Amino acid sequence: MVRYRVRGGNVLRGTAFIQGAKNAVLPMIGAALLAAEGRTVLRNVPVIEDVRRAVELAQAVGAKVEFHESERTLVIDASRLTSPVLPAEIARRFRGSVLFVPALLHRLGEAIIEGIGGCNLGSRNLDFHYLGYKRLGAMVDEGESVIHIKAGGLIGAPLYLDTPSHTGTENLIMAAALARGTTIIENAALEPEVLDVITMLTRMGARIRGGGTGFITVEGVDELTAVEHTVMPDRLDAGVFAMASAITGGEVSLVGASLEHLGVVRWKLEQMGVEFENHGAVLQVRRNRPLRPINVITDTYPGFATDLQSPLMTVACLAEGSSYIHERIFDGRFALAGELNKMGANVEVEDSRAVVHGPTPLRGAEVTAHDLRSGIALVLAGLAAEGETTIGSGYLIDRGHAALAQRMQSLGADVVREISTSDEV
Ligand SMILES: CC(=O)N[C@H]1[C@@H](OP(=O)(O)OP(=O)(O)OC[C@H]2O[C@@H](n3ccc(=O)[nH]c3=O)[C@H](O)[C@@H]2O)O[C@H](CO)[C@@H](O)[C@@H]1O
Ligand SMILES: C=C(OP(=O)(O)O)C(=O)O
Repeated sequence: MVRYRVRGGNVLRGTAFIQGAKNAVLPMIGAALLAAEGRTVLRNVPVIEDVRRAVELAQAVGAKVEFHESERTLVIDASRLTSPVLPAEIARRFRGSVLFVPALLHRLGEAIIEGIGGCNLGSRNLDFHYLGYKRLGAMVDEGESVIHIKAGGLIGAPLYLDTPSHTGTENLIMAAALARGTTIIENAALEPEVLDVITMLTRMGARIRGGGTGFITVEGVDELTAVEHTVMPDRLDAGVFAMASAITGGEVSLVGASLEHLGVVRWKLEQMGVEFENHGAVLQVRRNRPLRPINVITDTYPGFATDLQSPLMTVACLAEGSSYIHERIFDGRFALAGELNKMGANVEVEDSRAVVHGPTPLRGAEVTAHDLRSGIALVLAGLAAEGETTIGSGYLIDRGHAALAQRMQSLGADVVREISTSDEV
């Protein structure tokens, strides 16, 4: 019942603080549950709904978790896990629930998954995860609504992924970390978040080689210990704030953003006319010429991040000419086009390709977030639109962006988060 209200036309200027990475902290919470003794401390934790759900899920399986939100710090004591069940009412609300499975297998010998959520982006299979667990010696029973995985001690094995799945790689590394013997994972994901998780696991005592090469070797160890770790900055949050600055023709300092992690996104935005400059540890973003159109093909890292494809579609609506977007990771990630068209955009979609005919002046409208990134893309559209835009299903935005309205307001944007009385989520 959350909605965002945006009044467009303000030029964004000032400093934005980039949050810790959602897609790194969720596997780290799963990793913390692998430690049978001591308390794990995670710092720079984003205060987002997905983390709140992960805390509830960790508590549901028996861990003691304190989320000190004002300190952006999680303290996790997983010395006693009591239940292998990932209950539907929590697990269905976020994708990260899938990352609790390795700890449950190692600590309790089984995991019972009553549901897995996450953004609705078309098919989101988990076959690589299940096949990997099976090759490590687990039994996987895929029931209609409940998945039951049992393991009486995992044993290292050669594994591969058909495509470099992000959470698939993290899960198989965690499963292999406490398995007996050596596991090799071929075609592993290269995302910076995966490397940050490997860094944390290595500090915990895991023996992992080859992170970032696509070919990972894990020598199983007997136990992992609780550690303190600072979560890397969220490159998707940084990309969104960079695009917000670009869309309004403003200039914003991003504290905590890494240009290196933005990768291809940086080059594409530069081609569109956005300027980036590192001022020491602060990333300066500005745009003071008209936006040019762009061609984008999404891919696994280091390719263009699919999660930034939606906000980029909004930016493309304002570019002078037609932009072409080819979505190669998810088969249902274009619901945004219909919403942008309600605001006056001209986006044509055919299968996995979209053509954005710019520039089209955007006007405020009542629109709906279909997933986290389409939600934030509509907030960006609202910043550029004439009049007021209301974005329903705002919980989806809260899943992944911390204190969005406050951070936008501090840059001069007119963005308000409201609790509505309608039935939407
Ligand atoms: C919590 C988290 O980290 N979420 C991110 C993660 O999701 P997630 O880890 O779910 O994404 P994957 O990399 O696993 O999925 C990518 C593609 O591979 C397919 N696939 C995946 C696994 C599998 O076993 N079988 C299979 O066919 C999926 O259907 C999808 O089409 O990476 C995505 C791609 O960068 C991001 O958009 C998400 O923000
Ligand atoms: C797809 C996303 O998240 P999740 O995998 O958590 O649904 C996202 O962050 O855009």
